[in-house]
Amino acid sequence: MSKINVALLGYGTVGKGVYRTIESHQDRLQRLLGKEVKVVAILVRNIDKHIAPDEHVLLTTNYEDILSLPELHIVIDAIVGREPGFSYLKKAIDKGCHVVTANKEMFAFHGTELQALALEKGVGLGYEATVAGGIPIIQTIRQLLSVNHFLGIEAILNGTTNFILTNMRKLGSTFAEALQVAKENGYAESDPTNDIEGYDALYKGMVLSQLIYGGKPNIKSVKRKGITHIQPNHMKIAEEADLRFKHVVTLSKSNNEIQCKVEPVLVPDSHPFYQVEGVQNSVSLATDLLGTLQLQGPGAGMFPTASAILEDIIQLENEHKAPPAAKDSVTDQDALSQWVIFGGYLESEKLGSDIKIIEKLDDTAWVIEAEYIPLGLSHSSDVTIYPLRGKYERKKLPIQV
Ligand SMILES: NC(=O)C1=CN([C@@H]2O[C@H](COP(=O)(O)OP(=O)(O)OC[C@H]3O[C@@H](n4cnc5c(N)ncnc54)[C@H](OP(=O)(O)O)[C@@H]3O)[C@@H](O)[C@H]2O)C=CC1
Ligand SMILES: N[C@@H](CC=O)C(=O)O
Repeated sequence: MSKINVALLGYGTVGKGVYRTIESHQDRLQRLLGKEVKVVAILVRNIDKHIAPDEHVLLTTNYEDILSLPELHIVIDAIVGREPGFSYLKKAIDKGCHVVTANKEMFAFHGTELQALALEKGVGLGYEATVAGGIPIIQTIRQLLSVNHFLGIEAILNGTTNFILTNMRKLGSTFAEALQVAKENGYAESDPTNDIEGYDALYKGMVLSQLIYGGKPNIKSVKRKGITHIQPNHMKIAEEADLRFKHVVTLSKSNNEIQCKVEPVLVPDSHPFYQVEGVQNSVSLATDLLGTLQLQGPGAGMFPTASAILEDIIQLENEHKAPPAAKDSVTDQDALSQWVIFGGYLESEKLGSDIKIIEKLDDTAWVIEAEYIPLGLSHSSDVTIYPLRGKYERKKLPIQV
C-alpha cells in the first residue's frame, strides 16, 4: 500500500495529539484515503526533552533534515509564533508538500501569503485547527459563504479564558489556580499571556475576518481586553443576578470597515453563551439567508485539535487526488460514458461497434453509450455532441440504426 509521509513540526500538546491520533486511527485513515499515513519526522526545539515515538521516526532540531527527506507529502505546523513557522511552511510549499497549521498567530499574519503560494504551487493548505479547536468552523463558514452574506460574528474563541472564568465561579478557584489547571490540561499557550490578555482570541478573529470579509481589521483600531482585571467579588455579584462573565470576540463590517473587539462581557441566562462552560468555545454566525447559526464544542486540548488537523489532512488529500490515468483515446470527454448526439443522420458505419445506442430521441437526436467518442464523429461538422451527466433511463425500446 502506498504511503502519505508526514512531518510534524512541534511535539508538544498538539504534535503529540496528532501523532497518537494518526496511530490510533490508522485503519480508518487507510479506508478513507487508500494509503497508509505515516509520521516520518518530528521537529523539536530542545531534543533532550524528547524521545522519538518509534525508531523509524526522525527526531531532529534541524528543519533542513526534514526538507531533504526524499518522499515527504505533508508538513504539519504545531510550533509556536510567527517565525520560524512562516518560513518553514513556505519552504515546505516550495518543495511541493501540502501544509496544515494549528499556529494561529503565524496564520493570522501570514495566512494570505501562504494561501497564494500554495495556490501557485498547486498544493493544499489546511488551517481548521487555528480557530476554535475541534469545532469545524472554517469548513462551515466556507460552505455558508457560497450562498450567504455574513452580517457578523460573536464568539468565545479561547478555551483557557473560558475555563478560568468557569473554575473561578463554579469551584471558587483563584485566577492562578485555574490557569495552572488550564496549563496542565494542555489548553494554554506556551506563553499564557496570549490567552489571558486576549491576543490568542484576536489572532483567531483575524483568521475569521480574512476568510469572511477577505481582509483583516486594523490592529490599531481593535479593542482588546483580557480577563486579568475581573475581580472575584464582581463575579459573585453577577452570578447572584444570573449574569456570567464571558470573554467574547465580536466581528462585523460596516462602511467597508472591519470592526473587531475582544473583551469580557456579561451575559444573562437567556443568552446562548451563558451555558458555554469550561474549555468549550462557541461561535454565533449571523447570516442573511440562514439566519443565526450557533456552533459549540471543545476549543482547545490535545485530541480536539488533532481532530481538526486530521480533518484537514483527509480533505486536502481527497481534493488533490491524482486524476485517473489518461486513456489513449482522443477526446476530453472520455471519462464520460453517455452522450447525446444532435444533428446529421446517424449511420451505423459512422458509429463503430464500440458504441451502443441507448435511445433515439427523434430523427436527429440520439443517446449513446461508449468509452469514448471517435474522432471522426466528434469532428463531424453536422453533429453536436453533449456529454450526459448521471445515468440516462431509457424511455422507449432501443432502435436499430
Ligand atoms: N494547545 C492547544 O489546545 C492548541 C494549540 N494550538 C496551536 O498549536 C501550536 C502548538 O501548541 P501546543 O502544542 O499547545 O504547544 P506546546 O508548547 O505544547 O508545544 C510546542 C512544540 O513546538 C516545539 N517548538 C516551538 N518552537 C519551536 C521552534 N522554533 N523550532 C522547533 N520546534 C519548536 C516545542 O519544542 P520543545 O518541546 O523542544 O520545546 C514543542 O514541542 C501553537 O501555535 C498553538 O497556538 C492550536 C489549537 C489548540
Ligand atoms: N490556548 C488556546 C488553544 C487553542 O487554540 C485556547 O485556550 O483556546
